[in-house]
Amino acid sequence: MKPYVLERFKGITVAMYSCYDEQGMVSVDAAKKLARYYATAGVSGLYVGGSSGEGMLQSVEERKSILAAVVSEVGHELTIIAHIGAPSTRDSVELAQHAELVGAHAVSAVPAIYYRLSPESVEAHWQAIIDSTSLPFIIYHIPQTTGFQLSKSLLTKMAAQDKVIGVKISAESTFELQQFKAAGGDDFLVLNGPDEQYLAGRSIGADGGIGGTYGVMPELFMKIERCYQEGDMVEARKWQFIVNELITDLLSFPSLYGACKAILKLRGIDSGNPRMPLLPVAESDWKRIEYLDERINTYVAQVNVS
Ligand SMILES: CC(=O)N[C@H](C=O)[C@@H](O)[C@H](O)[C@H](O)CO
Ligand SMILES: CC(=O)C(=O)O
Repeated sequence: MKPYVLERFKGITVAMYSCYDEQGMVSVDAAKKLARYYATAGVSGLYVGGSSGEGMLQSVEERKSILAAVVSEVGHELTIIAHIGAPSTRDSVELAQHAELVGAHAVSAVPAIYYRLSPESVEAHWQAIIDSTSLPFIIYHIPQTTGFQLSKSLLTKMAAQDKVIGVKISAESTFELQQFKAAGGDDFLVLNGPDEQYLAGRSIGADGGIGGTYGVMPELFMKIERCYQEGDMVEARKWQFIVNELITDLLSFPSLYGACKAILKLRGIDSGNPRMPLLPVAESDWKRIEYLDERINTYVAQVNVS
């Protein structure tokens, strides 16, 4: 058995978006406001500094300041997972130690990026991070962006350690997800990545999910989760289909995160534009964003009365 309470990492964990001011500098105020919005919505946790959080586009100091702000605002209410993946092991270790210092509940990392790495390198990278703190560690498997294919044998080896409590799997194969679950065992968490397959992931063994589109419609993912827990697969599927239409629209913009941040801006939460090379929503696309936000709000209202 893992020496940690795993329950808190289950459920709906929002991959938080980046937070910048008008000048494009990281904004602690915006981060607190956004974190508060999710606490009020009632999600289980926040994943800070991942793909959605643009951690890879920020300096070590910027990443530290955002994480500290989020933990201080909602760390007593929500589970905070700090994504501390970076191109170098050195930076990841520094970020992991900072995450422990400020009170995050777990750290998580992709393989080091840019270089084509051997499994031995990735293992050593993760191990250095794991050994640098007493926090639990969640592997982040996202081969679409990192290019690294995590094998079942490396996963099994990592999962055997007490501190390695789970994997967030963003690969689209639910078979791979199931295989990771089987390899890790009952006390190893498998967290669903592809939001379009939340229900499929849950059905085949995922314990919860961490997603980049949850942040504009957490209520709808919580609804799918509730339906699933109640055993109402018909209703769960209905909501997954609704969500998938919305995600399809979100993905039609030049940057998913630009679109998500724009939607939140309409709701009074200004987290600025995404950082280049991620593109903001173009002037000519704002009408489409407004329409999408209206549709989401209509569905959320339906969930709230049901
Ligand atoms: C590849 C990728 O970034 N996956 C994200 C996290 O796992 C998802 O949350 C997607 O953003 C989402 O499923 C939309 O395609
Ligand atoms: C999308 C996601 O889960 C992330 O921000 O890393």
